[in-house]
Amino acid sequence: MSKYKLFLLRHGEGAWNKENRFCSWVDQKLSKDGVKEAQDCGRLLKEQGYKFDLVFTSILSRSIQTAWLVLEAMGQEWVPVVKSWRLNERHYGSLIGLNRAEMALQHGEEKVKLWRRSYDITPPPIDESHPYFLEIYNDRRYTTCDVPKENLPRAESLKEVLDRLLPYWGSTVVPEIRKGRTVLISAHGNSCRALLKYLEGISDKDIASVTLPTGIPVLLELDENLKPVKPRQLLGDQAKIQAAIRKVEDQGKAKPST
Ligand SMILES: O=C(OP(=O)(O)O)[C@H](O)COP(=O)(O)O
Repeated sequence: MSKYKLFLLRHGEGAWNKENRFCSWVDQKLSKDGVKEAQDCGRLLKEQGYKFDLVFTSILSRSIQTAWLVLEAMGQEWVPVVKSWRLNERHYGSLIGLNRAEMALQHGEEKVKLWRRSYDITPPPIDESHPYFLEIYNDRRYTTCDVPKENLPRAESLKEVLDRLLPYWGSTVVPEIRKGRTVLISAHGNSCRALLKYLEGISDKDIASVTLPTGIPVLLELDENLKPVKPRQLLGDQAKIQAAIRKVEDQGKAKPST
């Protein structure tokens, strides 16, 4: 029997989603379309009568901005928003900033698919020579984490995302859900995929075919043990959602940048 409702949300489209670049820990804001996606998401949730008690976000602006826009559109701006680096997007290492379609031209679509969707393959790590290294590691937000800056990741597989997310899920999110609070997690494509893998018991192989489009809320209905009692529901126009999923999958197809 369904006891709890949990909502996962990949933020609205960010500037680098539009440019088809691996964004990851670079702090891009939402694009104009991304702002609209977040507002539409909030309007839909309001129309369907949902009410949140607590929102969790990463410490990247695009997930925080999405949470704010959703709450504003729902008229629930007062709802507390709690942030942690443990909900950040997967750290894409040295791939950060690169264009997926160009990478597919250079390395082949299969390789890019492995980098993007395999469960336990870690991309090459970022180092000091990378153009975004200082922007990321000199950012003050990373002095606020519950691990020293030197121990923050330099690249992560999806498995490593789950490893750093699960302690936070268990210690901070689960107790709130168990108190009966309706929680929204406004995060990222891969931090949400990692959590979905865990909650739904998806195999290492099958998680490769789970794709989340931006700005579409995912509703999970959970039993008293926080196990899903029915398949996840992506809320909204199903034809549009399928088209958005295909668009994310096609980002890894080889194409010279224009
Ligand atoms: O920053 C990213 O995801 P996000 O837009 O959900 O924050 C990643 O670049 C997503 O890339 P992927 O869809 O190739 O895993």
